[in-house]
Order: sequence, then structure tokens, then C-alpha cells
Amino acid sequence: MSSIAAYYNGKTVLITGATGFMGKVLVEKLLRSSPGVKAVYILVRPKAGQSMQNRVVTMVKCKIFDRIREEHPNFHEKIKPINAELTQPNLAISPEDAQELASQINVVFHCAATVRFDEPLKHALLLNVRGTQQLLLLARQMQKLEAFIHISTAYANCPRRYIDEVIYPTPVDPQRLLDLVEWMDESLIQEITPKLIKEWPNTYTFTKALAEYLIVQEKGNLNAAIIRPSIVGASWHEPFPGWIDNYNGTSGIFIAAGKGILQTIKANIDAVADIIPVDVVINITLAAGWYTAVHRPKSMLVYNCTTGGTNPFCWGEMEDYVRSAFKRFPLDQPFRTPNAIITSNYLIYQYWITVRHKVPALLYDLYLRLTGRKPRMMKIFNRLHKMIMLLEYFSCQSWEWNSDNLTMLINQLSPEDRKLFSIDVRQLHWPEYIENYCLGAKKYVLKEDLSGIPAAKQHLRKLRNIRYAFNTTLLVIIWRVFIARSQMARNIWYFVVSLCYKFLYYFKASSTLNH
Ligand SMILES: CCCCCCCCCCCCCCCC(=O)SCCNC(=O)CCNC(=O)[C@H](O)C(C)(C)COP(=O)(O)OP(=O)(O)OC[C@H]1O[C@@H](n2cnc3c(N)ncnc32)[C@H](O)[C@@H]1OP(=O)(O)O
Ligand SMILES: NC(=O)C1=CN([C@@H]2O[C@H](COP(=O)(O)OP(=O)(O)OC[C@H]3O[C@@H](n4cnc5c(N)ncnc54)[C@H](OP(=O)(O)O)[C@@H]3O)[C@@H](O)[C@H]2O)C=CC1
Repeated sequence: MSSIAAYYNGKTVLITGATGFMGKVLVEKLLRSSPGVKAVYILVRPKAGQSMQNRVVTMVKCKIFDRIREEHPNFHEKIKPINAELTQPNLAISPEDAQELASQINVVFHCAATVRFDEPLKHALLLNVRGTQQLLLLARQMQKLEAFIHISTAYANCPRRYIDEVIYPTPVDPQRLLDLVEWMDESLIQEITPKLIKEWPNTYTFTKALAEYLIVQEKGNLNAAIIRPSIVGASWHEPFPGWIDNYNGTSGIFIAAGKGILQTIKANIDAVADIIPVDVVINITLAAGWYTAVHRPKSMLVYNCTTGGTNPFCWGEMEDYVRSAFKRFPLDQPFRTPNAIITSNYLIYQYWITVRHKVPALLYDLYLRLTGRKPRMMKIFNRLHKMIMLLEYFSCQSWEWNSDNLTMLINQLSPEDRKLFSIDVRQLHWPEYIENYCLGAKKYVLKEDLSGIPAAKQHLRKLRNIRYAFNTTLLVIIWRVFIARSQMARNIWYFVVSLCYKFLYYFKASSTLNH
């Protein structure tokens, strides 16, 4: 039997962020691969008027659990939700629940975080740094704890070009920053944020770096490890190919491109698109949990989980794969034909933004106004441009990550484990993966039915004909205006027309002769 699966059987596991994108994949894989796991505690907060219990009921009904529902219909009985809010002191966990966790938990997986790039610094610090600090405090009270696994990001140290599997010191002590935001006025924090985060592009990556450093400072003798995935994409194989449930990272860009809204994006065609499938990240996480608990490495291990070093591919190739994926599986009712152009040149980008985004948006909004509807296209484009601007830092540069610890982990796996917890991305075939990714975005994010594909293709043909007609009309108008003003243009025009006439005459004459 697989050593990893066997290890988790009989264990009690705590997962934070279980309702999130990666958390759900983790819960599913853990329960499916180790059906003997004793219990999976998850920290959940009430949200958007939904109680914690209702949220868990909704979560287990999610499509991602379809496979395990078939294999182990009572899987949900192992899931034990605990009411918690990570930004609050003691994680807002009741003393009774804290007591239960302290006496039961064997392994902690800490996934919860805010992943928004525009998160105000105070909130990002309270959740990503103080939340981690409070969880460490709780973990240190857990009598049976064997491993504490923290999910960070490969971009936590993005101001560096080469990133080793070590914890780098941060420009400011995490605790001092936490103390500062405790008393400082929010507007003042907003104002000094660029000075505090220094070379980091956003509060997300900055606070993830602080959290890593804080773990080194405050883990005591906890047996901990850190997982650093790059851009987490749809699943490769498990529980089924192409599973994705949000608009983060590349997913939102793919969807916007598929809907024909995004027609240009700022990215370097030669920069590495370091996407790693979510199921690979979760397999690495479970394998690292097993290795940390069983082998108890002397120092805390950091695992850089990236694809650029072993199976690189770049944004330029991605452009083609995404286009051809949406040609085969078009999204319903696209605004325009999916045909996104990538450029890293500022002027060219501004030109494309004007011609391919703003002008069509203005025309469409004008049409909506004239037909008595509320204009909305310009608003959508403004949000899209903000998103592109926030992603630009990652799409225009490449990084190099050392992955010796990951290679070591792969070498530690038995043949059985390698099959059940596949983490080797060298076999990943990018065109096929991207096609499944785009199809997954259609099925699981947009919840579009595949039976609508013929109608979507028909719609695309209609859009193409409209484009041809529009371009031809525009050309004729421009040419007519030009002809009216220039003798030379008129001469060229008469020359072309007479040439066409002669050609037609010759063609007609030769076909008459043939008969
Ligand atoms: C073909 C060429 C490829 C080239 C391609 C290059 C890409 C280069 C990627 C690099 C990627 C780096 C990734 C670093 C690796 C980590 O570690 S990052 C972890 C992942 N984190 C992220 O990606 C977060 C980035 N996103 C954000 O920070 C925020 O979403 C933004 C961009 C600031 C936007 O904020 P916002 O305008 O307030 O919008 P947001 O609240 O997100 O969404 C509002 C609504 O719009 C919906 N929505 C959002 N996006 C969309 C969309 N695209 N379509 C439709 N609806 C959408 C949401 O679902 C939401 O709906 P409701 O929930 O309200 O019903
Ligand atoms: N997605 C990616 O591309 C990458 C992600 N990562 C890391 O992976 C981890 C998981 O990311 P991902 O699954 O994508 O993120 P999601 O945004 O999908 O999930 C975040 C999770 O954290 C929970 N959470 C947020 N705020 C709180 C709070 N105040 N109290 C309790 N729980 C809270 C959310 O719960 P709720 O449902 O209540 O909001 C949700 O379960 C993060 O640590 C992230 O930094 C690293 C690299 C890339």
C-alpha cells in the first residue's frame, strides 16, 4: 500500500481555508486516498449571511466531491467544522473547540489566506500574518501534533530573481508591523503602504513573506514545512481534468479571453508561464505532510513547487493554446471572437487597448443607451484593465526557483506513492492541459452546458461576418474620404479599378472561349 495513504489512516487532520479553491482539493484527495483517516477538522467562518453549518453543507455538495461521493458516499461524516475567524484573537475559536483541537490533531495544513493583490495592508497582515501566528500558538498546544504544513507562495520572495528553498529575512520584523497596524489609522496605513512593502508588488506577496519569516521565529520545536506553489491552475488529472472554481490568476484571464472581452494583455511572450496544476500542489502538500511527520527533518524544509525549471513553457505559447482551445470549445455568447494579443511594449499595448477595448466598449455602450438599456461595457473594461495592471508584474518577468527539496521528496516516494500522489510535472503536456483548463473554466466556473457548443460556434461565425462587413465598410469610407482629398489617391484608385475591370474582362473572355 502507499506509505502516504497509510500514514494518514487513523490520523486527525486540521485544515484551514478548506472552503477555498485549494482547500477543497486537499479535503477531497485526503478523504479519497486515505478513507481510514479518523477526522478532518476544518476552520470555517460564517459568510455572506450563511452560517458555518450551511456553508459546509454547500461545500460538500460541490462538483469536486462527485468522485468521492461515488467511491465513499459517507465521506462527509469525517468532516468536522469548527467556527473560526482567522483575523480575530485566538482565531475566535471557542475554548471548548480549542481544547478539542489541542487534544486531537496530528497534522495541520494551513491554507487560509487572502490572495487578493489589492487587499488593504492591515487586513492582509491580520489574516496572513497574525492568523498564522495565532494558529502556530494553537498548534504548539497540540499534544499529538506530528506536522505543521504552511502553504505560502513561490512569489513570496518575488523581489529576488533566483529563489532558493530557504526563508529569507524580511525588511521589517513581522511583529513590529503587527503592533503598528494595531493602533495606526487605516487611511494612514494606506498612505504609507508603498513605503512599507518596498520592492514587493502587492500586499499579498509581502504578507506571505512575513508569514514565512514569522514561522521561523515562532514555531518553537514544531515539526513544520512550507509549500510554495507558483501560479496554481486547474487540475491536471484529479479528481477530474480541468477542475477550477474561481477567477484568480490565469483563470480570469482565460475566461475574459474566451468571452472575447480581453483582446490584448500586457505580458512578455518569452517569459515563463509558471503554472502548476492544483492536484500536483495538493499531492506535494500531502507528501510533505507525510515526510515531515515520519522523517522529522532536522531543519524546516521549504518546497518550491514550480514548473518552469522542469517543464518550461512561455506566455507566447499560451496565447496560441488558449485561442485554439476556445475555437474548439467556445464559451456561450462571446462579445467578440477570442483573439487575445500579447505584448510587453507599452505603446503597442496602449494602442491595442484603445482600438480593441475602449472603442468597441464605447460603441457597445452607445448601442445599449440607444436601445434604452444601462451601459456596462466600459465598466467591465475598467475592471479588466485594473486586473491586467495587477498581474503585469508576474506576466512580464521570469523567475528561477531551486527545487532540490522537491526532487528529494520525489525520490523518497515509493512506486505506489508516485502513482497515487503524482507530483512529477515533466509528463505534463501543455496544449492538452490548457485545453482542459479552458474547458474546465467553461464547465465549472461559468457552469455552461456543453450542448450549447454548436450554438456558440454559430454565434462566432455571425461575429466573424459582422467583423468582415464592418471592416470592409470602414475601409471603403476611409478610402472615399482619402480619394476626395488627394489626386494621387484618385489616380491609384482608377488604376486599381481599371486593373480589376481588365482582369474580369479577360476572365469572362477566356471562360467563353473554353465553352
Ligand atoms: C491568453 C493570454 C494569457 C496571458 C495571461 C497572463 C496572466 C498572468 C497571470 C499571473 C498570475 C500571477 C499569480 C501569482 C501567484 C499567486 O500566488 S496569486 C494567488 C492568486 N491571486 C490572484 O490571482 C488574485 C488576483 N485578483 C485580485 O486581486 C482581484 O480579483 C482584482 C484583480 C483586484 C479584482 O478585484 P475586483 O475588481 O474587486 O473584482 P473581484 O472582487 O475579484 O470580483 C468581482 C466579481 O467579478 C467576478 N469576476 C472576476 N474576474 C472575472 C472575469 N475575468 N470574468 C468574469 N467575472 C469575473 C468575480 O467572480 C466576482 O463575482 P461576485 O463574487 O461578486 O459574484
Ligand atoms: N491560487 C493560487 O494561485 C495560489 C495560492 N497560494 C496559496 O494557497 C493558499 C490557498 O489559496 P486559494 O485556495 O487559491 O485561496 P482561496 O481564496 O480560494 O481560499 C482562501 C481560503 O481562506 C479562507 N479565509 C479567508 N479569510 C478567512 C478568515 N478571515 N477566517 C477564516 N478563513 C478565511 C477562505 O474562507 P472563506 O470561504 O470563508 O472565504 C478560503 O477557505 C493560500 O495560502 C495562498 O496564498 C499560493 C500560490 C498560488
